[in-house]
Amino acid sequence: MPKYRVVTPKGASFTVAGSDYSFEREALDPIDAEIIEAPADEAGFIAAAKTADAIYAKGIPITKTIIDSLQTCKVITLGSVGVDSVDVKAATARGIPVTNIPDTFIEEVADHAMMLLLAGFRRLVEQDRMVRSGRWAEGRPALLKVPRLMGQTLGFVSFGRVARAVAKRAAPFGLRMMAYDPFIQETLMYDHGVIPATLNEVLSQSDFVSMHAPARPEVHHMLTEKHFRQMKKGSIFINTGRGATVDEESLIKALQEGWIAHAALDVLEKEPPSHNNPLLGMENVTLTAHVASASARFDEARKRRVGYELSLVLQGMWPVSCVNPSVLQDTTLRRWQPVSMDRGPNS
Ligand SMILES: O=C(O)CC[C@@H](O)C(=O)O
Repeated sequence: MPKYRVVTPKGASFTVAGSDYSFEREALDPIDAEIIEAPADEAGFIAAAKTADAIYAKGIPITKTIIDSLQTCKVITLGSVGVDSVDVKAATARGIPVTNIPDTFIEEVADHAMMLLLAGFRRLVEQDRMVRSGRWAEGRPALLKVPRLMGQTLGFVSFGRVARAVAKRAAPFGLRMMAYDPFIQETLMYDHGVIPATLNEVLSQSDFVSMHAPARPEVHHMLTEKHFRQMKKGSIFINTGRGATVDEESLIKALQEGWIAHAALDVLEKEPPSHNNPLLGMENVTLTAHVASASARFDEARKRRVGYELSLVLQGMWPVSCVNPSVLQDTTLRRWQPVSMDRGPNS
């Protein structure tokens, strides 16, 4: 009989040991685990998960009700940076570590953010439509109104790993950069050629505002009407983080009434959006389908990383990336590496 039971909602893309189910990595023994695919409804999930040793949380919100029903769970793992699908507070109250994968798709998301910045700025979608619809001659006049990119200001709201990778890409374009992030040391900003600033300074001085606030309840609707009103008239808003960090109604109003020039968004408040979401019909909006992290290495890299975190905890060790590290102190898990206990939500 397998030693551990790992529960994952039906349809989560996991393949089981013997093929490419990656519960092993150098220095770790392969773990003897049974993978149980649970129904994705709350009651069905609880029935399967209550005596599980670990949960891979994908495709189902891991609510307080689910967490409170868990009797033997040692870890809840996530295959994303965002932890919005798990009630972390409830897990912390139960002493269950929650892990995420903040370092696996940084480069992909930063590429995507830079692409959205450039596409919005040089009106890529509009230009493409003009050429395809026989309006070749309209292309040049449209861009004659657009300033030169060099010397424009890029402002980051939150300066975590992805924002820092965007800063590395933006520097050679000659962008001036500033960032608001109360959890990140100013020296780290200076290291990236970025000036520390208040939120008001970032919003009111930037030609591009790149949103990177993490998916956490504390930053729900962090940007509201008041904030979009502070932004420059010609500015471009880019979001590759989470739609819920922005009050979308206010963003729509800002775009309709010309407080800002353009929004380039990979994430929306409701995904997929309903067909009557006004953003879908707006010319000054560039959209992608929450795909910033996707690349040919995505599935494999995610599986390996999730498996690694699960293996560590099930074999009695601290996980690498714990979003509620305070619980580790009270577990019997063995500390084997330096883990910062005071990291901010964007680290
Ligand atoms: O799971 C995905 O497909 C994307 C996850 C991404 O938004 C993240 O938070 O890492």
